[in-house]
Amino acid sequence: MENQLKLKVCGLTKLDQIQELIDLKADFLGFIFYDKSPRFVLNHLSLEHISNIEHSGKVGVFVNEDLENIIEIAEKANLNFIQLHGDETDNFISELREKLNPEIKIIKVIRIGNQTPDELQKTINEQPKTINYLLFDTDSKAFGGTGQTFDWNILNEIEIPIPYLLSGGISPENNHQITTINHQPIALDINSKFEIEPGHKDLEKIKNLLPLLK
Ligand SMILES: O=C(O)c1ccccc1NCC(=O)[C@H](O)[C@H](O)COP(=O)(O)O
Repeated sequence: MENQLKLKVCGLTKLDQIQELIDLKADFLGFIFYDKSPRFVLNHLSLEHISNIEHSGKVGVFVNEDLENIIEIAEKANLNFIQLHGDETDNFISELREKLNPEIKIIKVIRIGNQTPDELQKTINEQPKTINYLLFDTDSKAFGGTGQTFDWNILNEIEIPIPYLLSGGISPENNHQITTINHQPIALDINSKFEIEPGHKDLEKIKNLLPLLK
């Protein structure tokens, strides 16, 4: 179905779980290339492992990573999307866009803390035009994967000019509230609320979520 809410499962570390998620038709598979994360994928899988995964929605998540490293990892792991989850500047993003394989899409994360709607709007408006998607997540010192939600009502007070993914503490208990957002995300990004432990996903919980996305 064309307008179906898509699903991104982030923080994957296990090949058998990745294959199950592919069989379940997960749209995006998130791999975290941030060594301070408990889901740092290179502690579990090599770039070759990731490269060999046959899926067109492989997302590499980076936090203030060196530009050349991102490009090298993107090539070696055969990534389809780069998710910039740190404080990457406009210049950085523009340079990345110039040097990156043009087929790889860029997702810029905007971490939502105590900004006013006007401040958030300004941040959105200032993003380089070369990014393909936004992703809204909850702000934290860990950058992501905290299981904390932000107040989704703020999204009803701003204009979102490009497609976006919604993230931050999405759980079996709260996912139905997404219908209160006027401008719907293209995808939900789930992580710690669907885990047994960091990097080990609770596939039963994910299976139960899937019918709700239709
Ligand atoms: O998951 C992490 O450990 C992580 C660490 C640092 C930056 C990003 C990270 N995750 C990226 C994601 O896209 C998560 O899905 C997102 O932060 C939401 O996580 P959660 O609140 O646990 O659902």
